Amino acid sequence: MMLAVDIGNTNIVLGVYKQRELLHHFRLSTARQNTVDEYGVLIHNLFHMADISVKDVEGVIISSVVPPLVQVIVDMCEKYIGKEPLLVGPGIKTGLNLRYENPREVGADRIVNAVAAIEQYKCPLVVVDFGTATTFDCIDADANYLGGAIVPGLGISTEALYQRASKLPRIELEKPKKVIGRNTVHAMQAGIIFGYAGQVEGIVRRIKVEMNAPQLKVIATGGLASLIAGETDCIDEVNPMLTLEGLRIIYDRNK
Ligand SMILES: Nc1ncnc2c1ncn2[C@@H]1O[C@H](COP(=O)(O)OP(=O)(O)O)[C@@H](O)[C@H]1O
Ligand SMILES: CC(C)(COP(=O)(O)O)[C@@H](O)C(=O)NCCC(=O)O
Ligand SMILES: [K+]
Repeated sequence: MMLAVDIGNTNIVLGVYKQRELLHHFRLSTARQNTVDEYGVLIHNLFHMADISVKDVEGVIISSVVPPLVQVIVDMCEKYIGKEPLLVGPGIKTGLNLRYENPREVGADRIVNAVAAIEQYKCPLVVVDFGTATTFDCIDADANYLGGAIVPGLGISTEALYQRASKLPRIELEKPKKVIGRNTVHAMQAGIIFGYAGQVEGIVRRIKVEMNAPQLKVIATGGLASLIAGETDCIDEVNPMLTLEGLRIIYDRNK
């Protein structure tokens, strides 16, 4: 079995693969203060509850956009799984042509998403990853990664509104029945859900013009993708496991 680990700024998503089959996937909080042993306990418990053994893990690959946690998770893999993980970053074979000005600057999750999208869909493509930030990752007809846009994510946007506006409460990220909110919570939900859908549509529209690719396919992923995908017809498909798939593909390219 192979363990794929996607360390995002809000969640750490883990996938257990047997060849190309995703056997299990788990979602943990990204807790920057957690120790090697705390994550080790979590992993062992998750494996135990899934009735699988860390002894059957032949390899591990990690994608991270949270530098403070990378060493913790690497050390956890060595101490509790007995494997030195592959790290998505400079020096690893991804097979991706990066057209970013400084390729080392691109978030590993964006690279991993692009690798998976190119493997599964016809280029040109845009991947929209709804996480802590929402990223738009543009891939041209020749499968070159061009870059894209980075937007404050849904969760942190509503949290910022709660933190900075005295009278506004924390809200559930849920679609309200109407865009005209008749109370504070519904007004805030209308703003974030329908506003975000409009923002996605506006950015995708501009990308299609800039890439001169009106037929460009739009793939959504990330924890919050399903929330928005239902509110706009500019998203062609939601693929929640895209990042894990990209990690599996890159792992296989480096075995
Ligand atoms: N199945 C789900 N339904 C609704 N929200 C989800 C789901 N899975 C994850 N989330 C939410 O998605 C957010 C994290 O998304 P994710 O893409 O993992 O972010 P990041 O990669 O930035 O850590 C969290 O707010 C989490 O609560
Ligand atoms: C934009 C991101 C924070 C998104 O990460 P996430 O929302 O998954 O935590 C991450 O891709 C990142 O740190 N990127 C580095 C800057 C760049 O891609 O240009
Ligand atoms: K992500």
